[in-house]
Amino acid sequence: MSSKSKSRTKKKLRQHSSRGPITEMLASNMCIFEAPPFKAEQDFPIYLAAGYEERRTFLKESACLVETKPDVENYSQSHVKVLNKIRNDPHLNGNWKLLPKYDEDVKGTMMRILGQRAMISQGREHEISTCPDSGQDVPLLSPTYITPRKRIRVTENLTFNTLDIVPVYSDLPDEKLTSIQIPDTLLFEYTDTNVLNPCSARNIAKACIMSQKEENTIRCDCCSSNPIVPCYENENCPCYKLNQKLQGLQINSSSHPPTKFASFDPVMFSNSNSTFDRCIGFSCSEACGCKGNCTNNSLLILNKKLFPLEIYRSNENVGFGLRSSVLIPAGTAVLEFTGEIVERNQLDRDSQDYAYQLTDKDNSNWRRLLDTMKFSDDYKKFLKKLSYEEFFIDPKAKGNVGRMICHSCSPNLEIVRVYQKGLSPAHVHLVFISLLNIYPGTPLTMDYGYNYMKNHLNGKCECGSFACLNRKSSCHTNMSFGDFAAYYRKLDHQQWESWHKNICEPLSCNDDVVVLD
Ligand SMILES: C[S@@+](CC[C@H](N)C(=O)[O-])C[C@H]1O[C@@H](n2cnc3c(N)ncnc32)[C@H](O)[C@@H]1O
Repeated sequence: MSSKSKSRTKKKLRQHSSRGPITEMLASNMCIFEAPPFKAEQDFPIYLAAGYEERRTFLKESACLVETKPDVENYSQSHVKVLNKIRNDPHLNGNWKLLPKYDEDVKGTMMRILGQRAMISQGREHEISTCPDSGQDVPLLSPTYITPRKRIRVTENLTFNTLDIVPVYSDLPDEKLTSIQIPDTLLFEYTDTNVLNPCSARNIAKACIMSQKEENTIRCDCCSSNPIVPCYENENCPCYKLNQKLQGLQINSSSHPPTKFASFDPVMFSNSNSTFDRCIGFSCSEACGCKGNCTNNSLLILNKKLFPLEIYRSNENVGFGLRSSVLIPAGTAVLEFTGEIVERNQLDRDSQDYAYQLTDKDNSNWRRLLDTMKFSDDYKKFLKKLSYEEFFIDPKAKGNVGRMICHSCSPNLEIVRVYQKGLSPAHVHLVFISLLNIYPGTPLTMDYGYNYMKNHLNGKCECGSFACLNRKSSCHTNMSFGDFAAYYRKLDHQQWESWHKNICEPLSCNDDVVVLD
């Protein structure tokens, strides 16, 4: 796009802006957390203040044809960039490595859980313990999306934030630049943190105000001269103590050890039940003495925005999806699902496809936990009242890349709940954790649930995965969870070999790699 036409668009956007000055709009929303240490730049305020039609015009005018490098070249460059980012980061350097994370002890458990999760995605939860292994050999299907060499780049950066660049591509066959379709779902307002409208979500706004009182805020005073403060396993750290307490609430934690939430250790799920979304932990935050730069902050890596993400579209029915050009090791907090915090009755039909439930009104354990907290009485009473309502994150109008994650019958991400600073519904983060090593170019996916797939997608899932219920040759319907686990093990090994040979070896960055099998 020429600079002349760019400035024309900007001018148009300014003229057509129908939603009042930007400052007014921002003032009407509340952010509970400090935005990560960067902010949107460039044309963001102008874009934000414009209506959907002007935003659509803006994107149409920014769209251009681009020629891309071969995948291996692109992924190698990304890998080097991320390695350098890690090396130059005082908190990550020496504490976290960009390597497939499987130590032999946890590998078996991970694969079993993945196998069980595949059964759950298929609505075969009840068969997990009864279906015997068939030992059948199912051909491996690579989940990686091969990038076309010619693409339409809709925009270089949907976030308008130079420290978190997310380009958008459209790779639909036969699509022309001149007639490119920009759906409303791409025109949302980008936000890195959850927001709430104090007028429509009065109760949560009230909880937020009450939570700011000293006795209602959970923070630590831990400090150290090292860049990373050892809050995790420090019995004197109130945030760590609460982290342990919340871990104890995980469903089935009596029969399985709870899933742990620490900053640098991979989050390894310890059970496969379909209530993973209730998996909870508590993290230190910027309000603490450690500023969240500690071993008790499972959002630390996530806030570094390490993984270069791309929004892309290759199938008209599925729409836009998300992928990374760099390996995402198993058990990593990849990104947060952000949006507006709303009550159930504020969700309209369209939002239901995108919104994610934040709290659960049937959780009596949660109310018992609130009883044990040393909050002021009025705050405790109010939190208990709120616990009988259900809140959602609605990313339809305001959100981040999390809303682009598509459904798969063999997903590679799981969503978990992590609290920071307090225990109101506004203090929850919905965090996507990688269930396995996600190799570069693989679509990032989650399981929307068997019922969603049957009812909302009319059984016409187009995830294309080996376990897709919509697959014509449905040999997987006879597979047991052991068969699925064996499949995942083989697939990971194949992908690891290719990643190691093509990306890692040529860059000589193979120290400490755990060799699989
Ligand atoms: C949360 S959105 C995902 C982002 C969406 N693709 C977009 O372009 O905005 C969910 C919608 O994406 C589409 N979708 C996601 N996964 C799909 C799948 N496996 N098969 C078919 N459609 C899918 C459906 O239209 C669904 O209602």
